[in-house]
Amino acid sequence: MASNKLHISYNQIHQLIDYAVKRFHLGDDYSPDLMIAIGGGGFIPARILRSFLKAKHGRNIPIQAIGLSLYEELPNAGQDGVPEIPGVQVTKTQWLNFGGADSLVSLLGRKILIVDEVDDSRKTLVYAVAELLKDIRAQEIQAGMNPGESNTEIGIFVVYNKDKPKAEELPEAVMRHYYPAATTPDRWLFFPWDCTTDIGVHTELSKQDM
Ligand SMILES: O=P(O)(O)OC[C@H]1O[C@H](OP(=O)(O)OP(=O)(O)O)[C@H](O)[C@@H]1O
Ligand SMILES: Nc1nc2[nH]cnc2c(=O)[nH]1
Repeated sequence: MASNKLHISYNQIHQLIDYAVKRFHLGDDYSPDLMIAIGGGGFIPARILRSFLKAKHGRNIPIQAIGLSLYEELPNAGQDGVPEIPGVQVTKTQWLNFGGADSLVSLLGRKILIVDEVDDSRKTLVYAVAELLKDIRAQEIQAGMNPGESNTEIGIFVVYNKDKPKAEELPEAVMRHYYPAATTPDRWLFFPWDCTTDIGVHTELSKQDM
């Protein structure tokens, strides 16, 4: 019987991002000017994506980080591919500094691309989008604008979308700019950054799991 885990290598992630940028014409048809990486899993994909977008634009797109957590931190969970247990609700551990009195950058009128490594139940992405829409609305009010008048767009880039019924739905306008680099069956993805044994063995196993 196949193991319930799928080993994923750094190279596979890098190549998937390369292909996805070409397939979705990212940087042309949809050209983000701000990335928001959901930590911790979205950080490395966002950094790789920035390189491919820079190759098109010749400029670096800024990456802002937010921290969201849904999966429970059980003693061994997450380590070496031990599947984690989903919690009930998403917890915000870090958020943007936009919109406050000390805010330096406006969200208004931007094409924002949220980046994460996996869309599983979709709860994390739905939460991120809902919170971001609140911030955009607050900035619009501050600028004396009507709802939506700023034409701010939100898109999503995920390396892996699990082919399964989702617990929650994303707004239609966001789904128009939803870019999954790959679709996987509903199995636990064992990412290279979760590997604390031999990364060479992990990489070999990822080839067998392809
Ligand atoms: O689609 P969902 O079911 O919401 O799951 C996806 C989220 O789960 C993981 O985050 P996690 O909560 O494990 O935090 P981490 O990235 O810090 O490990 C992953 O990085 C996604 O953000
Ligand atoms: N590492 C990892 N984190 C997840 N969070 C939600 N689904 C997954 C998964 O398959 N692997």
